[in-house]
Amino acid sequence: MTTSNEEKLINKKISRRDMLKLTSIGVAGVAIGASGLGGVMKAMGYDVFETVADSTTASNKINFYGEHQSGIVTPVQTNIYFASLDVLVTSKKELQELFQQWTPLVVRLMNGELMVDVSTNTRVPTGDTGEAEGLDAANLSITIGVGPSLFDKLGMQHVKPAELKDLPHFPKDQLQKEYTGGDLCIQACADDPQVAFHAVRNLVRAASGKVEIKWSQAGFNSFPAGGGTPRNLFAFKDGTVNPAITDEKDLNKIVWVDKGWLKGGSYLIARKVQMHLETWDRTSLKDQEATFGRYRDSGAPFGKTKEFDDFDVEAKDDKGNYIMPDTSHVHLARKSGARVLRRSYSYASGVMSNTGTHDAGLIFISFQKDPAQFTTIQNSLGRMDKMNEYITHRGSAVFACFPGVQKGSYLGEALFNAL
Ligand SMILES: C=CC1=C(C)c2cc3[nH]c(cc4nc(cc5[nH]c(cc1n2)c(C)c5CCC(=O)O)C(CCC(=O)O)=C4C)c(C)c3C=C
Ligand SMILES: [Fe+2]
Repeated sequence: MTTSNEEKLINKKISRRDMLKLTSIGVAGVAIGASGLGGVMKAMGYDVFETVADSTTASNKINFYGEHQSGIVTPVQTNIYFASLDVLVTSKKELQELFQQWTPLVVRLMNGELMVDVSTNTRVPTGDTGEAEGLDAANLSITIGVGPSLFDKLGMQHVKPAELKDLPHFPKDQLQKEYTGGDLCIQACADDPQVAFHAVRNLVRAASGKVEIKWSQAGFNSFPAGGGTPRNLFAFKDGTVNPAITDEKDLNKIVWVDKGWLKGGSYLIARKVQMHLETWDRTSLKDQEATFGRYRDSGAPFGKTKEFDDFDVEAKDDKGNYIMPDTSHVHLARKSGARVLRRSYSYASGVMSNTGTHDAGLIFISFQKDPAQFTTIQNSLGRMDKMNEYITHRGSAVFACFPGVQKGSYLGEALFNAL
C-alpha cells in the first residue's frame, strides 16, 4: 500500500469494523500488509526513528541513556510486569527496525510521557492506550533482552554468545511450557503497577504484527516504612546478601559482561517458583527458620543477631553440628561459591484450579555475567535444599540483556553491527 493510500485510509471515516481490522495483529497483517502496518502505526503517531532525550524535569524518573540498561542495578521498585515475547518478524532487518522503533518509545515511557503526542484525530485508535495518564514516571525502568531461540529463528547463530543457551534441567523442575522460554523479554519495573503494565502493553501494541506475548507475570515487593529488605511470601527478608549496586568492582566481577557485542550487558534469568503457602503455614517457626538458616523476624543468620552480620557456613557448635544447617537454603547457596545479583518479586495469581491452593510464589530474577553462575548455585541447592518441600519451579527463561544505549543509538545496535 502506498503512503498516499495509507493517508486516504486514515483520513476517511473509519467504521468500527475497519477499526478492528486496524488494531488486530493478524487481520491487520493480512488486510494492510507488513509494510502498510508501519504506515498505520505512523498515522497513529509513532515516529519510527525520532530521537528522544531523557527528561530533566520529570519527577520519579530513571534515566534511559547510559552505559547499562535500567532495571539491573536500579534500586528495586515495588512492582514488576515481566513479559516474554516471541517474534513474528522473519528477517534481521525487521528485527533491527523493531528495536529502532522501540528505543524512543522506551525513553518516552521512562519520562512518564505518552507514547505519542496527543492526537485530535478521533477517527483512529489513540497512539497511547491512556491508562497511565495523570501518573508520573514512577521510577519506571525497562530492560530488554534476547533469548537463545531468537538467534536460531532468524539465522543469527554466528553471533549467539556461547553462554546464551537454555538452562539445564534441574532435579526438582516441573517446568510448564506456558511459562518457559521466549525470543525477547521486556522487564518493566515501577513504583506503580499500572505504570509497569502500561509500558509492556504499549510496547507490544506498537510492535503489533512483529511480536506476540508468550507469557507474562506481574509481581510486587513491599518495603518497610523507612526502607529495608522486603519480605517474601514466606515472611523472610529476601535480598539481604546481594552485591551492592554501588560497588563497581563487584558488579564488574558478577553482573556485567565484558566481551563481544554484549559488553556492558548482562544475562537475566527468570524462574517462576510456586511457593506452597498452605504447607508453609502449617510448619513450625523453628522448622521455617531451619529452612533458611536465618531467623524470621530479624533476618539474622543462625548464631548472629543482626540481618547483615557476616557468617561462616562451616561454623559448628560445641557438639559438632553446623550452626547453619547444611540442608538450609542459605548454607547451600553460599557454599556454592557463586554470586549473582538477585532482583526478585512476589506474585499472587489466584488459585491453582487442580488443588484449590494459592497460585503464588516468587518470580526469581537474577543478573549475572554468565548464566553458569546461576546454574552453580541451583546445582548446589539441588535435591538437598530444605526449601524444596515448599516450592515448585514452574517456569524458566534466560535472556541476554543489551548494553546501555547512548543518545543517537538504539537498543541492541552492537548486536546488529556484529552481524
Ligand atoms: C539459584 C538461585 C536461587 C534461587 C532459585 C532461589 C530461590 C529462592 N530463594 C528464596 C528465599 C531466600 N533466599 C535467600 C538467599 C539466597 N538465595 C540465593 C539463590 C537462590 N534463591 C542466594 C545466592 C542467596 C544468598 C546466599 C548467601 O550467600 O547468603 C534468603 C536469605 C536472605 C537473603 O540473603 O536474601 C531467602 C529468604 C525463595 C523464597 C526462593 C524461591 C521461591
Ligand atoms: Fe534464595
